[in-house]
Amino acid sequence: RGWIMTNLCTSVWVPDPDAVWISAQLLHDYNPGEKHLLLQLSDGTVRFHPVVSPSDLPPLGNPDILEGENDLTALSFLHEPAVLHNLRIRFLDYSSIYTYCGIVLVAINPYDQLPIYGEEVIDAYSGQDMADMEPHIFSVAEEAYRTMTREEKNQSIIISGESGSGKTVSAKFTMRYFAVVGGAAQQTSVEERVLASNPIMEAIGNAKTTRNDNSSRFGKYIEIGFGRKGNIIGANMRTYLLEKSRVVFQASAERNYHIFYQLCASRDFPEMRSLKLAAPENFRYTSQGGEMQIPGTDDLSDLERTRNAFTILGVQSDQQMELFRILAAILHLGNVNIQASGRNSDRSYIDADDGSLAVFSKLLGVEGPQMAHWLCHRRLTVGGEMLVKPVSGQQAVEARDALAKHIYGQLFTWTVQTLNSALRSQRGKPTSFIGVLDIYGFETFDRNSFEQFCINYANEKLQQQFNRHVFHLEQEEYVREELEWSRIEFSDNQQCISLIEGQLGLLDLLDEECRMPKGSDESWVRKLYDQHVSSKPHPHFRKPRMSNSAFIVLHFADMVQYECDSFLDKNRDTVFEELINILKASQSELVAELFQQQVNPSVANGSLRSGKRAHREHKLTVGFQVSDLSIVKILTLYSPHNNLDERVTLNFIRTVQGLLKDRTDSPPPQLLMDVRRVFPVTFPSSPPPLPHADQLDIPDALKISFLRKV
Ligand SMILES: Nc1ncnc2c1ncn2[C@@H]1O[C@H](COP(=O)(O)OP(=O)(O)OP(=O)(O)O)[C@@H](O)[C@H]1O
Repeated sequence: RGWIMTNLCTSVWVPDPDAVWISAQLLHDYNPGEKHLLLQLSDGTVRFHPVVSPSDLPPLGNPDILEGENDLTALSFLHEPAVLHNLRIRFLDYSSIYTYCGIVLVAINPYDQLPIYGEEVIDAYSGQDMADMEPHIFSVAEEAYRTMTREEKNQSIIISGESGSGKTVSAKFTMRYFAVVGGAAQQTSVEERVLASNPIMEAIGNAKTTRNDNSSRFGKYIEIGFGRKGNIIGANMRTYLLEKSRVVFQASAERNYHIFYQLCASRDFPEMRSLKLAAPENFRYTSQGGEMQIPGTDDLSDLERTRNAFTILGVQSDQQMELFRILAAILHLGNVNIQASGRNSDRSYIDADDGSLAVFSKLLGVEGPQMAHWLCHRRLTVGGEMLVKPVSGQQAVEARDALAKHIYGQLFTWTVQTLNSALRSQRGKPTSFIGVLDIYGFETFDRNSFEQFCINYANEKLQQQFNRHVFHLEQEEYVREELEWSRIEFSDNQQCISLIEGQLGLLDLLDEECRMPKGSDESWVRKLYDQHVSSKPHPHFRKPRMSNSAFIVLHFADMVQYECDSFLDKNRDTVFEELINILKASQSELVAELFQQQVNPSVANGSLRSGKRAHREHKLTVGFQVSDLSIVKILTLYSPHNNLDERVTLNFIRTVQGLLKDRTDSPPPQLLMDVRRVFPVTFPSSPPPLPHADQLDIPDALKISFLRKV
């Protein structure tokens, strides 16, 4: 726009290899058709800037008077250099970490304790209009609170950003704001409990990474429920995609979840002695990163904080000890020594006197020899016969690690459920709520795996939500109100999302590969090349030139190369039934409870993405988790979109049935009636015999539907 109006504004931005953008003055008027601009850069140098096409014209600088504007939308020219420059000026010259961009608040992490979060600041923002106040996280919280109370409309605050950018800290400030404005002068127990959930979730879900000493390794959505008078009366939390791989593996300079180090630090406390803990250097699962301490953090006092928070939330010390016992058992499990044997190292064994196995078994109240046996053997069904087959050392180590991850995952979910019970409103149903979503930001490391892939997929979806909300809905409103405006073109990321979740997309092909008896990471990635490079080149997919085991996705935020290694394993997330059965028979009440129910956050919470994870739990969880009622629900959800034939339906029912009801030959009559209601099809009077256990599988299409909808 500025360029067409000729050169009223003579300052421009040109790319710079070091400073990213550098400002320059135009020394001559530019006339359309000219091949060069003559510029003087801010360091005094004069140079020609080639203009082959109008797109080569550099972005125009804003008038000086707009420098440091507190709302980016007030700038005359809004582009990358203008945004970066304005944020920089505000941060350096005005010491202001917050800037509005319309309804969005941009925050820069100061990595410094600023005196801007005290109660007096909360008071100053309380009851004020966002437009009248300097940008602040409290102004966003206040806007949500006011709109909720005034219009009785539920609100949500989405906090996004790269790792270490300050999301969790911001989420905690919003929660504190609500606790103050939505509570009594003295914090009542509800607000106290809402805030107490933070140290617990940080202890079990946060870890030191190379980017952040207190990095959240899960996504969190907390809904704070308010009563009619705008007071907090309860809360509910959903969690997404806990990084379970960290329980058994940490990269250099990283740590496992804080709680493990907190427990190790307390090993000399009398009540902790029975856990047989040692310094974290002595456990495989806490020592791989090589850094056991976080400067400025005291694990022992953090454990006190965690315990106090548990007490506030009604988890009494004996139950806390049960929890700590299971966590300690995980550390001992990691030290169980698995030895390879057999002529081709195709067998494995655990010494009968393995000390770590003995402690693990004692802590969990399970049979040690049985555990040792089923870590080193697998049950197979071949031609209707049940066989027990020895497994290699490598496979036994994988089974041990899978079990450790599974126990931790169950414990995490149990804790979230316990917190939710403690946070549930005692004073009736909330009239409205404010949701705060603190979700991992876009991630790209030197080496990216399944976890980054899932995180970036989630961010791709969030970005779409953002685009739709901010651009789409806004523009629709302009049209509705017949305002004069020029349409803003925004880049939609649907293509990239379809590449990931669409038919023959990356997840679709991954799930299919997981079902192949001889599926492998390499063959999956070859199929990706075939589908998205050779047969129908996808604009958001690339094959790296130097690798046959990686693929590149062009995300909205960046281009990311993923290594395919272990995608299948992580997607399957297999734990073997025999090991689960041993835990189910545990003498410890909590252990038995964890595995009887197969608590799963995704199912309990109905989360979209972790619904996928629910399904990915070992094959049997489908059977454990899916009740007759939900089978009908799945089918109902599925039916409007697809022509489901009766063979598929029946197969599906049998599959779930076989897993659920010990393979009875025909589905219960009530279930059939319900299914008939949903699907007006005729079922054969005597269904064909049940397929073999190894053949039992949910039809692909249903699986996908199940993942997406439930
Ligand atoms: N407003 C703030 N004031 C002072 N320090 C801050 C602020 N926000 C963040 N920090 C500092 O930055 C660190 C990282 O912030 P935080 O843990 O909130 O990042 P995150 O975006 O949640 O990261 P991750 O995605 O890894 O969980 C904090 O531990 C704190 O030291």
